[in-house]
Amino acid sequence: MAILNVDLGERSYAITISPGLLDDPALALKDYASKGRLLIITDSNVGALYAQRFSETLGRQQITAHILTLSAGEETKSWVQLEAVTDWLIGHGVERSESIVALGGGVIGDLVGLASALVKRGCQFVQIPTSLLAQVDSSVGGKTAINSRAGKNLIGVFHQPKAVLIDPKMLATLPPREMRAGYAEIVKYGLINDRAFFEWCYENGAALLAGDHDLAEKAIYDSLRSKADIVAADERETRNVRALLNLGHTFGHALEAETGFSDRLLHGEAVALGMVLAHDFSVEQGFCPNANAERLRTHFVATGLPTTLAEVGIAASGETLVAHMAHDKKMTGGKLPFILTHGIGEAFITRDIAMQSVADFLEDQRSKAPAIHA
Ligand SMILES: NC(=O)c1ccc[n+]([C@@H]2O[C@H](COP(=O)([O-])OP(=O)(O)OC[C@H]3O[C@@H](n4cnc5c(N)ncnc54)[C@H](O)[C@@H]3O)[C@@H](O)[C@H]2O)c1
Ligand SMILES: O=C(O)C(=O)C[C@@H](O)[C@H](O)[C@H](O)COP(=O)(O)O
Ligand SMILES: [Zn+2]
Repeated sequence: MAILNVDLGERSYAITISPGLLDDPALALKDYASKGRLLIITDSNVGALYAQRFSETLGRQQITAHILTLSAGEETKSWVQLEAVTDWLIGHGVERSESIVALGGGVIGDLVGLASALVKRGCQFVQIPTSLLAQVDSSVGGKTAINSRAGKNLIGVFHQPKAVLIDPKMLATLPPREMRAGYAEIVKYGLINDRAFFEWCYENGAALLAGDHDLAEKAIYDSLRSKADIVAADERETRNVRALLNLGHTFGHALEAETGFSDRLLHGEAVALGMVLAHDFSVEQGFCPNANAERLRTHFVATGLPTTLAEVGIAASGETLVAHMAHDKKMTGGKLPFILTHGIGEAFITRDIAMQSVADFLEDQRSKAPAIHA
């Protein structure tokens, strides 16, 4: 078992990483089950796999599980589902002192976090992330949101969880495509500020994706240690630090908007391609040696992540993609900061990029042939 702390003064909390934790949820959750019950929100895939086992174990500890199951997928980060969750919580007479449980991937975590922040002006919540992406990224840091028609995560608040409980054994049931999507966010930490961690990924990524649990556990720990440090330094993305976690996301969110926030392109896939684009654009702007961008591309091709627009079926013009970026939350005074890089492990934030140069760059990307995966 490993424990990390997210150091945020009175909003500090612990992240527990413990294989097998789900088999003894009462041990981890008893502190949160005031009133002898837990209000748990999950999705259809996770619910089908784990809800019964979870409530039986809780039942043995005299804790009643009340479970709301939502449709799986990005479309669930919507006003309609937010209303469904808030109605359900209010219908169950939720009290602020209770901890609402988000059991699922980043979609459930983001949605339930937002609902918890809104109901009765703020209830506590606990994250039990079940996807690789949620275990290495979305469960920590307190960004909660739903999507709006115009863009990704546009309706949301910062609301930190009370605790994050991670059972890496749950990854055994995660489909390979979802494992790869989560892996992209792991590589992100290396690309931001830790070249040695990127090289570790380069050597071990394929084995991790093939199901090596020890490698996954190490990657979860290292990723969250990195994220916890960044969040502690800049909780609300106001100090030019946390925005680094957005590497690949300015491009990636535009690609998700273009594909309608659907399973045509998963968030992690969009981030993978977005990070390749951020590196290639950095090369074009003279910031980054081409060999670094090529090394990233080689690694993503080898691990089955997308590296070209053609592979993910995006034929939109550069102007169209840049128009999606106009909704980015980082926009200040009409200017959009970009997360670019001087090389692997050397990401930086710049406000000096002309949108026309981004549009021209993306226009050129349309003609790139898809990469051939092994
Ligand atoms: N708040 C943040 O800081 C943050 C960070 C990164 C991503 N996100 C958000 O997270 C979302 C993506 O998260 P995600 O990739 O977890 O997507 P997701 O929640 O849709 O989960 C991916 C899929 O895996 C299934 N699943 C989850 N755990 C499983 C398990 N153990 N076994 C079998 N199936 C399982 C889900 O049902 C779903 O079909 C996006 O909306 C993204 O914007 C938020
Ligand atoms: O925690 C953060 O900060 C991140 O940027 C993590 C990202 O992986 C995540 O996708 C986040 O939701 C994006 O944030 P947004 O502010 O661009 O919506
Ligand atoms: Zn992300």
